[in-house]
Amino acid sequence: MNADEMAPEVRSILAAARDRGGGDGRVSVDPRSLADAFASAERDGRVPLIAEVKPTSPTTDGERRGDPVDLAREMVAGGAVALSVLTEPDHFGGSVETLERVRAVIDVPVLRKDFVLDEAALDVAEADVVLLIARFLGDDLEPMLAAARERGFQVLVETHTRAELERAVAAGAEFIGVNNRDLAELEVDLDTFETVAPAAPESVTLIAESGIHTIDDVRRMRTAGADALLVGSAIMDGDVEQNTHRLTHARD
Ligand SMILES: O=C(O)c1ccccc1NCC(=O)[C@H](O)[C@H](O)COP(=O)(O)O
Repeated sequence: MNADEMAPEVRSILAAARDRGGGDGRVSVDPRSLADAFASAERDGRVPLIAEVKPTSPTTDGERRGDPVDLAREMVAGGAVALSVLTEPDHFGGSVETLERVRAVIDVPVLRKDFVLDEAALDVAEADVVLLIARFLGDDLEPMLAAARERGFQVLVETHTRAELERAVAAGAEFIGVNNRDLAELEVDLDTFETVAPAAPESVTLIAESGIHTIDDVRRMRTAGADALLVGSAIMDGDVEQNTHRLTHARD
């Protein structure tokens, strides 16, 4: 995808990511299993859900107040089996410190949600799972997947089109997200998951991301083949524990 096809906010996010650079030294992670977390939710009759600590975003009005650690505890109390924590500081109000604080007190797997563009950026923080966005990595996806795994990370490869999903499968991704948010236009359409998911082989764990607000949305994504869901805004807006509970108990 060419830079001029992207929304200005996304161009700004990528420029900031390049400016931030990487970590000192190389991280080595002993990860909590995401697959086990999803399986335990299924056993308990809950929807496997990754709840996102997302203080703000380019498409959110204002900023969610409150200690992210308290919000993370409420998400787990509401039934989330994994958390996603934004570490992007300039557009999402995240930080590495938040990720570290949350991971220190919560025992579910934690995804580092950021715009990782090169190997050095993997070394900024330890997490159980790291996000790699197929659209931004192009031909670097496969070597970046290998570099992340060498450090011990589990990897969620995010896609938005069938072609990206096929590229993620060819690169050997086990966890593939289909983002309903188009990062070119920043528009959200749940049809995206329904269109892209059928191209995934059975062996892949598929995660529906973005735009999931209601019990009907959860059921719709599950019917379309989502093994798990990633939800930010709908959980962050209001009572976090109740919001999480509502979605994790929306069985199909
Ligand atoms: O959320 C945004 O506004 C956004 C803008 C530009 C690039 C990425 C963006 N979001 C990243 C995400 O993937 C979402 O935070 C995540 O899937 C949760 O989405 P939602 O449940 O719709 O908050």
